[in-house]
Amino acid sequence: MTKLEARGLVKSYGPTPALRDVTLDIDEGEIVAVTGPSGCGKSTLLHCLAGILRPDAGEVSWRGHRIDTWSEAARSRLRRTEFGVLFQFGQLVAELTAAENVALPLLLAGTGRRAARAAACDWLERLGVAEYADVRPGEMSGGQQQRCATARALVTEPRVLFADEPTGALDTVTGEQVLTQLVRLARQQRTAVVLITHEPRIAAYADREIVLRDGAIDHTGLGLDAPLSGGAR
Ligand SMILES: Nc1ncnc2c1ncn2[C@@H]1O[C@H](COP(=O)(O)OP(=O)(O)OP(=O)(O)O)[C@@H](O)[C@H]1O
Repeated sequence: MTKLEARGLVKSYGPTPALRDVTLDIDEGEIVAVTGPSGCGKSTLLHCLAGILRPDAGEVSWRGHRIDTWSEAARSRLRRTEFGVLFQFGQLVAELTAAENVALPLLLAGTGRRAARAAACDWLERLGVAEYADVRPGEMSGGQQQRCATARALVTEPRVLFADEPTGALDTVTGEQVLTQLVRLARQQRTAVVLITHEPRIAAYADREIVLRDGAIDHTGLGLDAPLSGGAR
């Protein structure tokens, strides 16, 4: 079933066009890589799909409801519940421990402290950083921080995760390890992922690759036969 739909998205920043008429659908549980040269509109597209930015023209619908017309508060609520976001620098709260960071979205959603802490520790374990539960981000490596940020992005079990070059600041080997974990865990719980990346190797983990050029879809293709694609296509 199609869950997230974009129709004719157009977005400019003053005189600079960023998106010109982008139409796409993301299915439930689908892992989609968005690639293309610097400045082609990848982040703008992701921000429009996630309800962070409003397009100048066109529509974004989630489960049949148009969301680009929603208030900022309603779109922000959606990003705390059914949507999740993950950026290049995990944006962990420096004053909080890893477990407190991961528990935060659950606490904001009304989960009790004990249950939130238990879920946070479980997710840190799944990402292989359980031993850092009581450590603050400043005492963790970049890779450990991004694993923690990935745990925080997935702990609410979002239906769609928007990830903007989540491993772009890591070395190639660490980046690929974090990304394979992200994709494996997303597949386990059928979280769809919209993943921006510059790395063709990383795009290969996706079910589908959407290549943008000058604010429009240049072409789409299937991800290469990646080990984690699990024969989904
Ligand atoms: N806040 C902004 N103000 C003005 N222009 C912007 C802004 N954000 C993006 N742009 C411009 O819009 C176009 C698309 O930018 P966008 O960040 O979406 O591309 P991108 O493909 O994600 O780039 P990169 O791979 O370098 O991150 C570019 O020409 C960029 O310079």
